[in-house]
Amino acid sequence: MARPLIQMALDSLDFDQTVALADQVAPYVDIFEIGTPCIKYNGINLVKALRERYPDKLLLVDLKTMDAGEYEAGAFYAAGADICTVLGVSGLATIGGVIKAAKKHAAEVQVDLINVPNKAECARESAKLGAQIMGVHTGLDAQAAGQTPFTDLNEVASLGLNVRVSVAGGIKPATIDQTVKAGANIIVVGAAIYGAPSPAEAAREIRELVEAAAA
Ligand SMILES: O=C(CO)[C@H](O)[C@H](O)COP(=O)(O)O
Repeated sequence: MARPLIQMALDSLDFDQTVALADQVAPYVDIFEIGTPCIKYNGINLVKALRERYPDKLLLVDLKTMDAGEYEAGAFYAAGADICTVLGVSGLATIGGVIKAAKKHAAEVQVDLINVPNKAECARESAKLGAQIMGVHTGLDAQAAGQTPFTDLNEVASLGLNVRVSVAGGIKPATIDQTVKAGANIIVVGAAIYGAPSPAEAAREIRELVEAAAA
């Protein structure tokens, strides 16, 4: 099977630490995600800085847009984002707005299914509108309460939609194999890399495990 892409969630608030972490893991990951707290704290200049430093990496800005989809996301696509996220709970008008903004820049949209009650319906409707990526996501607060994304991943991956399925929520070396086998096309890793003694070594291990599981 095709190797799933690896997305590094850059979740620090510190601008320089974020760029330094990106430098450490760059050889092993496909997508840099500027996490939601990070983009709120640092703003669009971080998008521009990472775009300039890494012209060939995919750059996802985790806006988790809830309203004013076209207006909010447009500026981030213009600054160099390849993918912006919009919340599934925002509704189809907002999702449609982000899709419109993405089209202007030949970019893509990820619908974050976090806290969406009917994920299958939201994924189907968002795919019909033109969203390219469905994000199965157990957030940090839900993880702290013991939740994992695997049941939702199985459900969304088995819908057979013409989209890529991304999964986030505490993915670590021990869960890479099941994540790949469940059909994830994009595997998001944050704490298991940035919280490791050597982020570069942790990213290298994740890359090897993903390659082995997809072989
Ligand atoms: O989007 C996020 C939180 O809302 C995180 O970036 C995502 O969950 C990945 O981080 P981790 O692997 O630590 O769960």
